Amino acid sequence: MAVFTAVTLDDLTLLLKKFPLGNAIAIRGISSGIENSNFFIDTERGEYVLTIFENLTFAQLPFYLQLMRHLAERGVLVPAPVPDQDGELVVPLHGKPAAIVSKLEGSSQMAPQPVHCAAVGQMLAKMHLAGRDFPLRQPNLRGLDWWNDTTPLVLPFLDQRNAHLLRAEMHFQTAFAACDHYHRLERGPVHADLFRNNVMFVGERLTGFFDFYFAGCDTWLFDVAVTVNDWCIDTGTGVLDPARVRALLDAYHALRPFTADEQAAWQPMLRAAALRFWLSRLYDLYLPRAAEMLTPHDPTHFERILRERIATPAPGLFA
Ligand SMILES: Nc1ncnc2c1ncn2[C@@H]1O[C@H](COP(=O)(O)OP(=O)(O)OP(=O)(O)O)[C@@H](O)[C@H]1O
Ligand SMILES: N[C@@H](CCO)C(=O)O
Repeated sequence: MAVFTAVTLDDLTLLLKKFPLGNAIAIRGISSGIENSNFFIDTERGEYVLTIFENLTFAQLPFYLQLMRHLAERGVLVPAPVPDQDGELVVPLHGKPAAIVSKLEGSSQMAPQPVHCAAVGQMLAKMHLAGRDFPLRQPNLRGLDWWNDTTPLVLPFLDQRNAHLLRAEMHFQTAFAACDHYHRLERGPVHADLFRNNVMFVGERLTGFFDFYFAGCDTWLFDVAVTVNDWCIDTGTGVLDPARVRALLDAYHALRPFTADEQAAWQPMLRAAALRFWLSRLYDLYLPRAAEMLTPHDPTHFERILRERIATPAPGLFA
């Protein structure tokens, strides 16, 4: 269940007085999701999604919502935030920040084929290019600094084998982040959490990326690695499927060619992307926030992926 803050039709009627969406017709809580309270809302102008942000503050939200608006205006398929009559994208509702965005058609493709991976790779490249002139800056808040802060917090909970893996990988990633290749990588706003459940499809047609609330400025290659580590794997083993990897990378490369520095950084970056989610899942499992109500995701999935990326080189970014 993912409605932490209840919203009635009367609440919505009152809220919509400030939006150019006509009258409220219906509101329905969305059961998936673990971060926010989400609702499908029917208005006289059509269907939208209302989100109440349970953890992010008013100060943090403009980066995400303005990024979505910026991308939507440039033809990237993402939910478009709806401004209220004062031009505000974030408004208070029951004392928390809330936003209304357009509803994407379709559903998540949880068993992707190469054709879906190609569509994701192409839209990801389009998104990176469209983000180049986005003026706001916010670092990836789940980047190296956060890994450094989080590692000592989770280490006491790990057995010796995993503690060794975590220490060794942090050492490796710290050296990687200091190398010349890394500093020459292309950067900009990235989604940073583009898993299968954050993309909509109707059949083979991609209808949008959503859930931008881990977005930040980081290397484009990190975004590609996060995406490949989820879309192109056998979920039981974490092993990459070469056909899906090729489809995703080739479609990306056709629109935004990878550089030689990116090719050199690719294997360590796949490890970095695995480490990031191993750490966040360990953190959520062992140090849950007071307000957290749902079962955390399984960290061993990303421990497996990390070990697999260390053991087996992935297909290259390009031939
Ligand atoms: N713009 C949208 N269009 C269509 N459906 C949406 C949209 N935004 C959210 N949803 C639906 O709401 C569900 C929950 O949204 P979302 O994943 O953003 O929630 P969350 O609580 O931030 O989740 P999590 O952090 O667990 O991924 C999605 O799985 C999707 O079905
Ligand atoms: N995609 C993250 C959850 C945060 O959205 C994970 O699978 O750990």
